[in-house]
Amino acid sequence: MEGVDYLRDERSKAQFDVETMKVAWAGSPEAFLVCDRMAKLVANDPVFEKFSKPMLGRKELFKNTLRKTAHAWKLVNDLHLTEEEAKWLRHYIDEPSYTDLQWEMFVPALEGQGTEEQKKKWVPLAKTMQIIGTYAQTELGHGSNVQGLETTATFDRQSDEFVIHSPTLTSSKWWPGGLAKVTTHAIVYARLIIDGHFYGVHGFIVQLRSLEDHSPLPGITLGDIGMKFGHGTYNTMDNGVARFDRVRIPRDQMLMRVSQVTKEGKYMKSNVPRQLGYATMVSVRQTIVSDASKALSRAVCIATRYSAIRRQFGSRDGGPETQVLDYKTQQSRLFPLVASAFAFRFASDWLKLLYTDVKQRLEVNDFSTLPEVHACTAGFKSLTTAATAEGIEECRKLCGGHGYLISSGLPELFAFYVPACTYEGENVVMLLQVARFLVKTVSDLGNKQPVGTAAYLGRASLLVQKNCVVQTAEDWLNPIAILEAFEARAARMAVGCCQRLAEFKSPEEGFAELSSDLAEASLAHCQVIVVSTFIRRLQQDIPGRGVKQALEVLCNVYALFLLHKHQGDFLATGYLTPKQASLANDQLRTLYSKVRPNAIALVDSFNHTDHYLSSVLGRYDGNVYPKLYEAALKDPLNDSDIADGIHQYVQPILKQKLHSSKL
Ligand SMILES: CCCCCCCCCCCCCCCCC/C=C/C(=O)SCCNC(=O)CCNC(=O)[C@H](O)C(C)(C)COP(=O)(O)OP(=O)(O)OC[C@H]1O[C@@H](n2cnc3c(N)ncnc32)[C@H](O)[C@@H]1OP(=O)(O)O
Ligand SMILES: Cc1cc2nc3c(=O)[nH]c(=O)nc-3n(C[C@H](O)[C@H](O)[C@H](O)COP(=O)(O)OP(=O)(O)OC[C@H]3O[C@@H](n4cnc5c(N)ncnc54)[C@H](O)[C@@H]3O)c2cc1C
Repeated sequence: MEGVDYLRDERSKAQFDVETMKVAWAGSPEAFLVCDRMAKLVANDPVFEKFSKPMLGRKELFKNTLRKTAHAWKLVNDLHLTEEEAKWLRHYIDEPSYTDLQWEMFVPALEGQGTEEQKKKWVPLAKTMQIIGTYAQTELGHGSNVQGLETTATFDRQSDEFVIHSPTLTSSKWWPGGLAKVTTHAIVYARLIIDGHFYGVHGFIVQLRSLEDHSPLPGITLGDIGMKFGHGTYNTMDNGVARFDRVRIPRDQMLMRVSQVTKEGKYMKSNVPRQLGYATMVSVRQTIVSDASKALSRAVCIATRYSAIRRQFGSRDGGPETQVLDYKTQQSRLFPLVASAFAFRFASDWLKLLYTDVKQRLEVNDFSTLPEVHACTAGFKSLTTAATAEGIEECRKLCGGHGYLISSGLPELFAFYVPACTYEGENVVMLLQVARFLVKTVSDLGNKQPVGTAAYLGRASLLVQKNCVVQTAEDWLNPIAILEAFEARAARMAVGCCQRLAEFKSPEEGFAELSSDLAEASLAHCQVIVVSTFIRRLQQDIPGRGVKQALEVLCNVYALFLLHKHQGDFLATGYLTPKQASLANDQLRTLYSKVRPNAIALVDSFNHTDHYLSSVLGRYDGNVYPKLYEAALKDPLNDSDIADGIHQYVQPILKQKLHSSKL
């Protein structure tokens, strides 16, 4: 039956105003309107249809994405969309494409690492898509270790040029999105060599293809690195390989904000730290945190709606069976993920403010907050992408067998999402960056009072002595008790690591030996910030009937779920007693009952269209079974009763005459 809302009863149970919650999720009424308009624009445009994607071969997938991207660019121009609107448009089109690299990395690299003159020349060309660029840093032999890159850029004083060269197989650029077939330019990261001396890794603007006929320029070999995990998701993107055979570029195509090379071949360092060469990665890591909340919200929306429709067991008299959403086990796996989606959303809003602040500071050469921002973006990137990838897979399992079908939307979402744990800084490598920051902060406590996100470490001597005062499950609803527990655990882990580091011959040896513990301490530190950001968000004015109360429940679910998951840490560091940990778990169960009536309304607040979800299980109307059946019938194998190959390969087996003794 069309038009019936199978989730109507569930929606009527909501204890808060969904429309206001939509605004809280989006961040502001203006942000909500932009997202809503772009989501509908995409959903209502047949060019952006995605149902057929899983059936397409590699070449068709790629071409299909080129077609959609061209249509999107036309819309951007015809409708005079702002950069913000265009970004949401790309988001809702929901297909990795070369434009992700153009807008998220190529343009930011030019803007962040170019001189005023370079920006004036290159940024307008990129922003009007007269050139299309990518970020070519990773090589076959090195990704994480940027200083280990092998591509060389040798200065030739005679011609006033750099010679870009790939001296070994392992120096081949490997992975950059759009590189294989589309991009005309790249920021190529290479070791600078002047008069035989190495001056570290720098970015160079290199033209790859002719702007006339798109063929690779002389000396440049380009290709695709092959099919990737999953089918229809990241294979829409032409991640590529590039090799350079002594390719010459003018001197003024080295990005020269951080350091310059003069006509005479003199290397000049400006007064900005070399880490500014890594600024593009900081910018994208911040975007990736915001994407985590979107991807997780999408998975939990599907799993929650389906869990309200799906019924198993519980009926003894022929009445309706139990909705699987009513099982405590289902709730204990699902509701913390709903809460995490909100936690990551608010954490990313806060991170955006922090990033905007550092960007403004960098423009006036104030680098004081860069280490903290680097640690936060790296740590949050690691925490949120790992939790989101695990969360999407958990949502697939929460949907039982149907979750394994492509039509559930979950396998493709997982395949698309999981590389986020690797790209833009492998997650463990990123936690070790946070660890460097923590070790420095703790080691410096005698001389310097930490500020910002590390301020709590200034109370480390108190936090390592104090014990938790919680006596009842109710006490665990107190944000002060929650926050102190997270701070005490993180401070004890960081201080413990630093004490053990002192026992080694050298800090490097100790850091290497204790790296697993340091990574865990870093995660604990990042969790302090995410939990405290959620708590602080609730201290702001949040309008709308029941909205604040519903968010308070989620905040407590998020924190107590983490406490339960990591109770080993909380107990081992001695801040909590087993009794207090058990009381936290009792409170968590009670909180799940408070989430239950709001579950569907909470996931409705994400305002996801059916097009964006592309899931028969997560449909807004809950009309799951007929649509599952319909989707199955569309599979190419159902085109005919007798499939290709049956007569050729199956019938001969069926018709063979074998004596039973031969079996
Ligand atoms: C369904 C489809 C939907 C589509 C939707 C579309 C929506 C649109 C949105 C899309 C947005 C996302 C786009 C994503 C596209 C993904 C494409 C991927 C691109 C890439 O992966 S690019 C390559 C990224 N590579 C990396 O990240 C490499 C990681 N490695 C490093 O960062 C570094 O090498 C290092 C940090 C690990 C080590 O650095 P180094 O060798 O210099 O060594 P040290 O450890 O000694 O560091 C020295 C000091 O510098 C500090 N530091 C390091 N990094 C930074 C930094 N970035 N900023 C500031 N400071 C930094 C260290 O902490 C050290 O400091 P200390 O004081 O000495 O301790
Ligand atoms: C889908 C996708 C898109 C990408 N797009 C781009 C792009 O557009 N441009 C680009 O330049 N790159 C791109 N990349 C490359 C990406 O940035 C790198 O793969 C990433 O930075 C990880 O580096 P790696 O592959 O060298 O991993 P490795 O560093 O080799 O990691 C392998 C293992 O070693 C461990 N490890 C490494 N170093 C340490 C250490 N110091 N201590 C402890 N453990 C360590 C890691 O934790 C991991 O378990 C992309 C990658 C993917 C998957």
